[in-house]
Amino acid sequence: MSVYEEYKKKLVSADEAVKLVKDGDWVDYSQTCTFPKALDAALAKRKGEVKDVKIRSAISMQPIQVVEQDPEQESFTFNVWHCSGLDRKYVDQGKAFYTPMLFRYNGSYYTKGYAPVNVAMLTVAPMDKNGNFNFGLTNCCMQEIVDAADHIILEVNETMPIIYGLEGDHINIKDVDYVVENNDPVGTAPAGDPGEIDRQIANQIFPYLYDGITLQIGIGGMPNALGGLIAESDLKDLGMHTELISDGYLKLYQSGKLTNKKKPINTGKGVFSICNGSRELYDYMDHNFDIMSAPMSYVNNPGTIKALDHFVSINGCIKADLYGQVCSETVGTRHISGTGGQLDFATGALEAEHGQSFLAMPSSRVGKDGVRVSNIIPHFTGGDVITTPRTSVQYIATEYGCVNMQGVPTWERAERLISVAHPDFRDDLIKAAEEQKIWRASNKR
Ligand SMILES: CC(=O)SCCNC(=O)CCNC(=O)[C@H](O)C(C)(C)COP(=O)(O)OP(=O)(O)OC[C@H]1O[C@@H](n2cnc3c(N)ncnc32)[C@H](O)[C@@H]1OP(=O)(O)O
Ligand SMILES: CCCC(=O)O
Repeated sequence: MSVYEEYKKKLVSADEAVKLVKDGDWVDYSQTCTFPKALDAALAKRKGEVKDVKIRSAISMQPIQVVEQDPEQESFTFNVWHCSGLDRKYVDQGKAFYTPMLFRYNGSYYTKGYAPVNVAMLTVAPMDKNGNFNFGLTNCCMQEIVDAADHIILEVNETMPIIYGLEGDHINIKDVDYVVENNDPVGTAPAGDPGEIDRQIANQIFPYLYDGITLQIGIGGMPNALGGLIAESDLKDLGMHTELISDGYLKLYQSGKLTNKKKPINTGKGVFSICNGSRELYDYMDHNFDIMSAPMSYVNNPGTIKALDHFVSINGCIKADLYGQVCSETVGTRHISGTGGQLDFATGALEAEHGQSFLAMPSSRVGKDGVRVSNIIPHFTGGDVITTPRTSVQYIATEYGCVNMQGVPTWERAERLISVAHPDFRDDLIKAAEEQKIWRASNKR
């Protein structure tokens, strides 16, 4: 049988394909752009008919029908490895649950059997002449998901770009149960505009950058502002090694800053594992030999990052305490995002010979009640989750500066952190440091 005949034999409607799902099953939707929109809608129609079906996904870019159509969770429980704004809303409403993870280990949760998969549902690019479907914008742990799955359903979508991968970038028609077709455009997440504080923080980090470094930058206003600064600067021959590629990198490619030629490994290739951006970014990445997808177990592995000797990691955080501990995923018990790759990159940057890692946040925040609150606090309380422990934190950046936490005692950490706190809070933070016995007698007041 030719691959085309096999395709035709396996091609069914989404409603037909989702009949594979049984009571009690774990269904995996993969992550971000490979979310299977038609299959999700078809599965949601089985509300009331199936029981205790658990769905696993991450970084949702469009409404999830098993959540929207079953808010009482009569049939479906939705679980996420990492929250987008939409997932955060679902978690706030008790309609989704976060699964703690380190991105570098994400694939291993499947291979070790901790994250079982009865049915995998994945969006892929159209089949080639060899019967292969490219995973496109998500490499992540797609291989581990399909290897763990009892059944595999592909949702073929012509708008999924073809991305060349190191490995784990495709699946063959012989290995799948069903194929469905759906050409609704894959989800997009255009970059937000940076605010004034984002620009000020970016300005504090920029002087630490130099020609030939390899960059990992997160998403959000500050990374965008930094991307803009780099694009307009004299910096040259930068490299990209990131778990998540977003529009900030498009700016860097378009301005000729990213040549990747100084990278000691994957030379000439900008490496990523998942994607979240605009259609313009996806079109740029399509069939682009300058860009390579790779599994999260490779990209986020501190051993890989170590080999990129001039590696610079820049990510966002929510709060830091005077001990230098960092929370980036909750506000008290409110879940915000996830550990994601933050700890992986902070660890890898410390391993790299000339590595630098920056965790950035505004020094304070004005709440809905109009009251300004410091993001540098005496100590964590009330449910905040420590994303990066103090031993793994290097630079903490605010609009007032960047301070290094490595190799210095508690009193010096406190002193440095207070120097980048919002001026309104510095005196109270000094008093707290004294009470916590992390302020030495001769420290400046
Ligand atoms: C995506 C990447 O960064 S990939 C790289 C590695 N991964 C990580 O670093 C993961 C951890 N980091 C992150 O998830 C992000 O960098 C964050 C959440 C720390 C910051 O991301 P941003 O997009 O700048 O967050 P943003 O300012 O929009 O805040 C997100 C939410 O947290 C809330 N929030 C943020 N800080 C605070 C605070 N100090 N107090 C109360 N709420 C807060 C915001 O109100 C918002 O909630 P909303 O959507 O209900 O309005
Ligand atoms: C949004 C990508 C996941 C992460 O924050 O690491």
